[in-house]
Amino acid sequence: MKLIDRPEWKELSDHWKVIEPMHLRELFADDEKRAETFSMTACDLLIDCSKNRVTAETMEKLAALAEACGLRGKIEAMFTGEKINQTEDRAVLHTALRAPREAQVFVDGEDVIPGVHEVLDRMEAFCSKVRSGEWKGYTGKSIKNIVNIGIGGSDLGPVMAYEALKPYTQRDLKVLFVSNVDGTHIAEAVRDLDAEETLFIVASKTFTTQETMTNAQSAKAWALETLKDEAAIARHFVAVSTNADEVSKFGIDTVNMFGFWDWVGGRYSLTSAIGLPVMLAIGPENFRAMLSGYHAMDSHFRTAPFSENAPVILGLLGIWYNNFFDAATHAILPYDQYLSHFAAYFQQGDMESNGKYITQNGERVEWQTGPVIWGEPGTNGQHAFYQLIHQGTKLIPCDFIGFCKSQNPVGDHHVKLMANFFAQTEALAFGKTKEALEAEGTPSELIPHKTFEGNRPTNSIMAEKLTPEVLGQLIALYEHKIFVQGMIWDIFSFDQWGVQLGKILASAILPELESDSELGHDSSTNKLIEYFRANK
Ligand SMILES: O=P(O)(O)OC[C@H]1O[C@](O)(CO)[C@@H](O)[C@@H]1O
Repeated sequence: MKLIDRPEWKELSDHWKVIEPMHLRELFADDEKRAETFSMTACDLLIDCSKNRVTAETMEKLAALAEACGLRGKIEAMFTGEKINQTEDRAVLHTALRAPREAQVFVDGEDVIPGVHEVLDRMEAFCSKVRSGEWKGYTGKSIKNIVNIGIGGSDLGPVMAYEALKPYTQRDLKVLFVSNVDGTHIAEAVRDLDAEETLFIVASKTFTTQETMTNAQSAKAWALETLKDEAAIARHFVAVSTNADEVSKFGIDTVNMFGFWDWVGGRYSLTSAIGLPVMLAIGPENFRAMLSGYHAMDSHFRTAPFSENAPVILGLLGIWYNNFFDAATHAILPYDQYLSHFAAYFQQGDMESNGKYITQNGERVEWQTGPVIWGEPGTNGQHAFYQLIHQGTKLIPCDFIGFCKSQNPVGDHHVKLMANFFAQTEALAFGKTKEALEAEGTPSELIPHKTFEGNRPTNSIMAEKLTPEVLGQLIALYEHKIFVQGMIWDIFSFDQWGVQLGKILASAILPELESDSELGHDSSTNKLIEYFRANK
């Protein structure tokens, strides 16, 4: 049945008319225990959803929609390796990447868990050698610099996790990331490096991605300028890929290749061998701790009743705002500098997954799907775009993420940071009334400008400290939230056909930029190419 024809959807539409005029001020005034009722603990996370424009009835109706859409069965289908990525005929098993050794998960009759752990063990052995200095470069020097070359899912996750877990990194090992095909990225990355002490990881699921292969070829040329001998490549280049043939063709010995599988989507691949630069930086033990955090959240998602299931609840709240309040965007606002890349990571995670307008049956959707995801760490965001969140005309649901303990307890920085977190969610929910301004003696002409309507919804997600386990839990929380929404919107969350057209057109345009051939595009594209040709 079409999503919007479901009785549960219609009930939510009617219910929205009741809730929309209500203010969070009233909802809190009416229920002393609201914070308790609408917050939960999931693994090591405290998730407070009480500052949302919902009642207990709203949550029941949203859960009923999830049930009606068969969410429970769809969760099981994913965890048990059914080929739910139908347009690519693949299972979706990133959860198997962090399952314990004794687990069993079958794809086409084969248990994938032994293979997962074999790769993890090889990664561990390799990382230990590099970290200890036992792995030598071609001229006998130990490795001091790691350069990960990848893009999209083969870059954003490692960058994000490396930044997030910096306090756990081995500081004498420099880790750099190159993704953009813009030559500036690789040129700046290697500028001060010594090739004799540098190891490149070429990370690409397909090993055909234009950006990555171009950067990898340039890295090889740069390394050979110093190392001279092709035989040096084996000591300075390793690959992470599902494509052994292309890895060999590039000149990397497949002994130095860490594999993964077609059932790992690029944007869900951080816990596969794509995490190699992270393991090199933080060490195998911390990497495995991160995996156990992921696994804890996976188990919570798979087993908790919907009323206590954090990814389900966050997913349903997102649907409530996206589909009933017409909120077009969702902000992720971490109050932790180490999570500076968290929103960027989930831009791909969410928008590449749920940015789809075709249903699983191949029809045009008649409802909104994935929101625009954006955000920056607090308090920088406060001094940039929070004005619009507080007083703009758009409703922007926000996730605030923060920790009780700082990794860098310098003076009173942390209490100041967290005071801002709490103050912002309070201000967004409750605003500031005309009456309060009058009582303060505010000049009447300024009252409209200084009034805050409030009623801006937020989720607050907290943990004691940003450890590897907690990071794993947070990432899995968002991954599964995306799944919940995609399943309810009835779209295929695990393909990404929308990125193909631009790639194909770029391949056609590339030779045109290097010749004077006649151009057959629209007048705008022709003009831009002509301008480039004339001035390059
Ligand atoms: O790992 P690969 O195959 O180089 O792909 C990189 C990225 O390109 C995409 O296919 C499209 O951007 C992503 O899904 C993927 O993460």
